[in-house]
Amino acid sequence: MVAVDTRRTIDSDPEPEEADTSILDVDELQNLGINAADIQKLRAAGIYAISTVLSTTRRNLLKVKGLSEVKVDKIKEAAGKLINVGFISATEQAHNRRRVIAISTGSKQLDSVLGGGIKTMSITEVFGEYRCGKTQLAHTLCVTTQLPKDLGGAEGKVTYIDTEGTFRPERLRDIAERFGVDADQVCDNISYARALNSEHQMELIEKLGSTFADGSYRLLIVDSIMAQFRVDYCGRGELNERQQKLNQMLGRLNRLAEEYNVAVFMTNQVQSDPGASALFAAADGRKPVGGHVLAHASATRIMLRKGRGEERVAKLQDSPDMPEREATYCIGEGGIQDVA
Ligand SMILES: Nc1ncnc2c1ncn2[C@@H]1O[C@H](COP(=O)(O)OP(=O)(O)OP(=O)(O)O)[C@@H](O)[C@H]1O
Repeated sequence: MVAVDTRRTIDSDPEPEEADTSILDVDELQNLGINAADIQKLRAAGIYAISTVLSTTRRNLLKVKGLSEVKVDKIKEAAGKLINVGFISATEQAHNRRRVIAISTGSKQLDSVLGGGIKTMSITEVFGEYRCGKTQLAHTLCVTTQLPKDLGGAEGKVTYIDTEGTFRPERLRDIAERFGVDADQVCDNISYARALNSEHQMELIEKLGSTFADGSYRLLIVDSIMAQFRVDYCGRGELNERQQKLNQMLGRLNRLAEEYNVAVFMTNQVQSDPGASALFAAADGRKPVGGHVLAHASATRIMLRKGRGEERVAKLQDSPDMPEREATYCIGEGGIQDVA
């Protein structure tokens, strides 16, 4: 068991140099001549950060109630003065990427395959058959994200979007005990929502700009990304529309990850498809649902399956910076852990 001094979790004041000060609030636009009423309109539309102003197309900004073409141009111009979105040197980009934090999965072997754990600023997807530990991994990350950085944490809060009704706060208590942290504090630092359908899921995600604006969140869980879409869109006739909506949601998730230095962790189901493309299918012919849209949105894809006895196997299938490798882990009272 890892002993953690609870005074070092995020309830205590973080060291000043540890705080993520990179999030620029839309209020900064006031210094560049944008009036408070127009800034309020941006907020009402879920745009809280300068980086969101820049990542939102002019076309979509024009949909914000009360913003004319002239105003949108002025806002874009002002935002462009605050953050450089043009070319920078690779050295500067390397500096930007130093903000990325790897959050421990609870298993050292799995962390090592992932290059330290689940990374902030991008989307990680785990998929696999039932009972292989996707939801247990999500619960374990809820706790490890709150740990001090030198113990594999990110000293941050967590948002959990539950689409299947499988979130269990009592599991968090067991996991908190394993890591020696205060369970009440752990639960207080998690904001939870049950997504009732795919539209509601999108609404919840669209509101996250205001939640993340203070820079204290480091993990967003969506368990599972596809469940509601599979219910709401049936048959081939609705597939195009489903994929379009899914693409929009994933685009939003990707921007949230980058703009607020948050790790987006989503679980996914598998379906049998003997004719599946070798690129996406597991060895047994099962493949994650969501098609190419999902495959391209996830920077890191991990396939989970059952191994010998109680062992589970995680295979890194896609990663921008790590080779394809496997790790074994198991599920215990205290969450995901190494095989003894
Ligand atoms: N307290 C616990 N101690 C040990 N193992 C547990 C505990 N709670 C759940 N498990 C194990 O976790 C597994 C279920 O994992 P999980 O719910 O993460 O699966 P999943 O991959 O999300 O599956 P599904 O697709 O059905 O949601 C089961 O094997 C269960 O026995």
